[in-house]
Amino acid sequence: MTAKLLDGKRIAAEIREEVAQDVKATAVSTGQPFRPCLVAVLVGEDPASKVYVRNKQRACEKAGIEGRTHRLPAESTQKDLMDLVAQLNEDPSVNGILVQLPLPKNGNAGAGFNERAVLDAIDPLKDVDCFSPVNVGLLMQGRPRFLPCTPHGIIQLLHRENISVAGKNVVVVGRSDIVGKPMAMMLAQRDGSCGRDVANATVTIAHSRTDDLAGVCRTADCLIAAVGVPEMVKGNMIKPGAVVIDVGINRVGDRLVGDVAFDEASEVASAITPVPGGVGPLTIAMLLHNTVMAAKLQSE
Ligand SMILES: NC(=O)C1=CN([C@@H]2O[C@H](COP(=O)(O)OP(=O)(O)OC[C@H]3O[C@@H](n4cnc5c(N)ncnc54)[C@H](OP(=O)(O)O)[C@@H]3O)[C@@H](O)[C@H]2O)C=CC1
Ligand SMILES: Nc1nc(=O)c2c([nH]1)NC[C@@H]1CN(c3ccc(C(=O)N[C@@H](CCC(=O)O)C(=O)O)cc3)C=[N+]21
Repeated sequence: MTAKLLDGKRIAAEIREEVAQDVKATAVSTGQPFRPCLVAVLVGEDPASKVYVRNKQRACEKAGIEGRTHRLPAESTQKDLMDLVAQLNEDPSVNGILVQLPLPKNGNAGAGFNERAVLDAIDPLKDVDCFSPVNVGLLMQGRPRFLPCTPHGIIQLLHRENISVAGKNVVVVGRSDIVGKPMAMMLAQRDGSCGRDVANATVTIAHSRTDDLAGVCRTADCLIAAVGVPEMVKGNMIKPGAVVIDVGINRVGDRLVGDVAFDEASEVASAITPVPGGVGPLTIAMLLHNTVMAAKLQSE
């Protein structure tokens, strides 16, 4: 079998166009200028974050959104970061705040950052990543305000490709707060958060302590890899005909590779996302979507 390529880049362009139209239409319907503003905070240098910042900036401009990036040196302190977040919370010209993760391990004068405290400090109405406790709680309860960008992008991809997971086994490898955990929750909801057919899955969450990871992965009708280990999901871990979603963004030399060994996986899967050109562009599209939503919420 040669898997169908799930073209995240194409679908992301479609969504970005919808967002751009929405921005224009909002200005017309309110009779006011409407230019949502997103601020990304980047502390130090993380390879995946750098890719994200660069692509996000371009996408913002095209959608009529103002994108700003605040760069802080890796040596910044917890207080520097908390002060910056407080300032962005207060600033009425800022609609969305995104603090790039991971924060550098050796930051805050070698003591490391308290990441939770930083994320908790972000105004929930500006929390376009959906990290704040209230937004995560609302998501968990099935009445979301913001949807987290990467899982939402994957839901949109499945929806627009007419791939239903209802009643199917989905295995999510990875349990991070940014991808794995919310992804699993959203797919297991009774009512789809966007597209009814992208819900009601039977979800398994796998991680570094999972016994027989390969065996667990082989039970998946839809396998979602969000691990951060280059090409760790091999062809023999995939059920023939499964749908494979590769979230990983790993830099290997000068190449960008996913968490799935793409060539061998393509021989077994029925459909697969490439890296680059898969989930990454969708994350950005949904970030723009959330920024527009944030600007509307704040003007209410
Ligand atoms: N395409 C996109 O838009 C995005 C891509 N990413 C990329 O996705 C990847 C994952 O990111 P993120 O979720 O933030 O990563 P984290 O490092 O926060 O989490 C990784 C998860 O994978 C698990 N894991 C690690 N090694 C193994 C292993 N050998 N076997 C099984 N499970 C393992 C960890 O388990 P444990 O909990 O036990 O430690 C953990 O739950 C990265 O490559 C990142 O760059 C991230 C966000 C958006
Ligand atoms: N608070 C926070 N939220 C995030 O959502 C977040 C984060 N921190 N830290 C870093 C990771 C990583 N991430 C990416 C998103 C898109 C691409 C992306 O656009 N990828 C293109 C790359 C193309 C290229 O330029 O080569 C693609 O896959 O096709 C990459 C990486 C979001 N993350």
